[in-house]
Amino acid sequence: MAIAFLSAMRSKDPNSQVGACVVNKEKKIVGIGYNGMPNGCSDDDLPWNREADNILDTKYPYVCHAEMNAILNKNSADLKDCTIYVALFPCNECAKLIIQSGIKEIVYLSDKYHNDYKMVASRQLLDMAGVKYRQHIPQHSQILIDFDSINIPVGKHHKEPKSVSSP
Ligand SMILES: O=c1ccn([C@H]2C[C@H](O)[C@@H](COP(=O)(O)O)O2)c(=O)[nH]1
Ligand SMILES: [Zn+2]
Repeated sequence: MAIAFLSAMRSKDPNSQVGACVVNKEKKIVGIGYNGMPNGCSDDDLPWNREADNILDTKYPYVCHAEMNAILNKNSADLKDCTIYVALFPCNECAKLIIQSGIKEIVYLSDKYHNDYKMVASRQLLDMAGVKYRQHIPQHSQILIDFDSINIPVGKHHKEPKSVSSP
């Protein structure tokens, strides 16, 4: 899931940066993607608005979803029985791609559009196709990547404070 979120940081979407990471049965990464404009279509020229008088002036008709990019970026012959880790519960269009690609499990973090018709349709399709989905509850809300750590001598690493357990 952290890899999915790291990938999401490349997205230019100002509202929802979504990342996805597909792993095979051996937990090896076979595809990564984030929501962005199609290849050759400048991220800077197409709109990132959510709303406009004309739908063509919003991002929605143009943006490739993270799941689509992760699936199309696959480096293996097929995605049969793979798991996709994704920041946001997949929409109905992504559910179709996930089903057709052979992915058997979805692990998502946010379900912020749970009641949107696209997510309702998505769950319906996934249930019918037997694709399992579950929410990932992270143990930590943040992970720090310390690029200096490689230069710190053995034994001199900063010790993490022990997490305070709730009663
Ligand atoms: O299954 C999905 C659904 C949405 N996305 C992308 C598409 C957009 O770039 C954002 C959603 O933007 P909002 O402003 O939150 O409506 O997320 C995706 O990658 N996968
Ligand atoms: Zn989608």
